[in-house]
Amino acid sequence: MTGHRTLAEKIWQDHVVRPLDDGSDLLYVDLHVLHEVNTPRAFDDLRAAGRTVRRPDLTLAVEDHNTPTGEGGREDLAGRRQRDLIRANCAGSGIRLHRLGDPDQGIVHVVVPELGLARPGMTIVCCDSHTSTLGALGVLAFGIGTGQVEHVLATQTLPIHRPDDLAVEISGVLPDSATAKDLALALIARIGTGGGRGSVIEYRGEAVRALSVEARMTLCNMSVEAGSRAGLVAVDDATVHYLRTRTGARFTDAEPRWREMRSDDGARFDHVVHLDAAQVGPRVSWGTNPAQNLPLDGRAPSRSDCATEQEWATTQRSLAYMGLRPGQPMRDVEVDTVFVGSCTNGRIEDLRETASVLSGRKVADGVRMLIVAGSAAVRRQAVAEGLDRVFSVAGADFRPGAGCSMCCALNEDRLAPGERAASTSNRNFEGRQGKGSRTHLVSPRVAAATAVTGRITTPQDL
Ligand SMILES: CC(C)[C@H](C(=O)O)[C@@H](O)C(=O)O
Ligand code: SF4
Repeated sequence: MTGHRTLAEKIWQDHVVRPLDDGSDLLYVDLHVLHEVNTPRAFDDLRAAGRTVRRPDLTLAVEDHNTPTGEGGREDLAGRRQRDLIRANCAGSGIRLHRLGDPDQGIVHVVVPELGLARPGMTIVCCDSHTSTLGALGVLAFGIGTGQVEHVLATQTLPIHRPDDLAVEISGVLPDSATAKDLALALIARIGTGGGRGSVIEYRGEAVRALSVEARMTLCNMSVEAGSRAGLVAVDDATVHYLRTRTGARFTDAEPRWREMRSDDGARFDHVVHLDAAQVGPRVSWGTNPAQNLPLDGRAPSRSDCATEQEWATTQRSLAYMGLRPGQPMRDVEVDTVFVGSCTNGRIEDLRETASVLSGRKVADGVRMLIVAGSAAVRRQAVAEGLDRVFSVAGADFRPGAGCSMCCALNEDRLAPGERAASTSNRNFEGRQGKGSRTHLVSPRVAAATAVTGRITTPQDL
């Protein structure tokens, strides 16, 4: 099919097995990824239906959410059950599983690109919303629910309606003080947690081109916090270079095809949002959803910042949960814990940025700093580069394990009720990092600077 197509449309059309009566399409899935949460019931239902996994060779599983990251760490009872189930289910179906202790274990969205398994033009689905991360490689990748997991296990296809195309055009040059995380937060603050609902975001423009592939993953990762299904970035030299380092010479023939994975000039998007990167600086969340964030030199909102009584009521609820005063300068907010990690910011470049700020400095007294590599491979790389030394000299706890850790509190890494963290993860919902926990979403650089002073800080402040 020709014409002026968007990138999402190209990948979609390449994968339609057949249109369905209700207006959706039956889409072919190139790779199906699983983790231990949300999959046990899918396997139970599959067995109950008397079916088997159709393409174990196109299915991959990892252990990440429940995995302990400390020395001799243990899962809790629920975590152990889920771990045992994914092991039994994968063994019983011939599915490759990267379990705790395996050299390729880690957070699913970090491991898949690392292993060269996410390549331009593919469709990848996983039982996890942040599958959107892989869009940075020109892959149409999105999260699915347990029922859909069963369908994909059984058929390697998925009935689904095609989402709208939303172009996020990011012009200008991102200031040195800001990162892809800040871009993502600025976008979500602007369009809201529902601003991307029903759509796939394609990130475009010179500011996106200027980002490394890993930084593009950070941006695509947070697409779901704006309500989008997926994020996408067109393939360019940086993408091809990244893939070469991951796949060697294995896919040389595919390179011309990879390079077609961009929207045609003149392709029409259903919605367009413009953002000027030059206006984006370091940001921090003040509230209990990712859209409630502002420039770090700002103040927590007060009545005059709210357009309506209803907005003020919502704002007051978030402020109360977060233990902040209206109008409180964000730089005055003190934290107990700093967490660097997650599928948003747990890759090697994130650890390098963290180390560059921590180098020659100390974590403030009374502050606990947890650094958790997104994968075992990221951790090995960090050690090879000597980042582990920087972390330990600074007094940070660079965990021996890899996984979701304190992003989601489904393991032993948790905040106590009322505790406050600066965190490089992607969600600041009530209780996200432990019951009664308070989360401020920030970039790795801001996290590191905050660890040094014990209050929300940018590296430029040090
Ligand atoms: C546990 C999983 C289903 C969930 C997700 O879908 O994103 C988790 O990874 C999260 O980040 O909240
Ligand atoms: S690191 Fe956090 S956001 Fe990413 S998959 Fe794990 S729990 Fe979800």
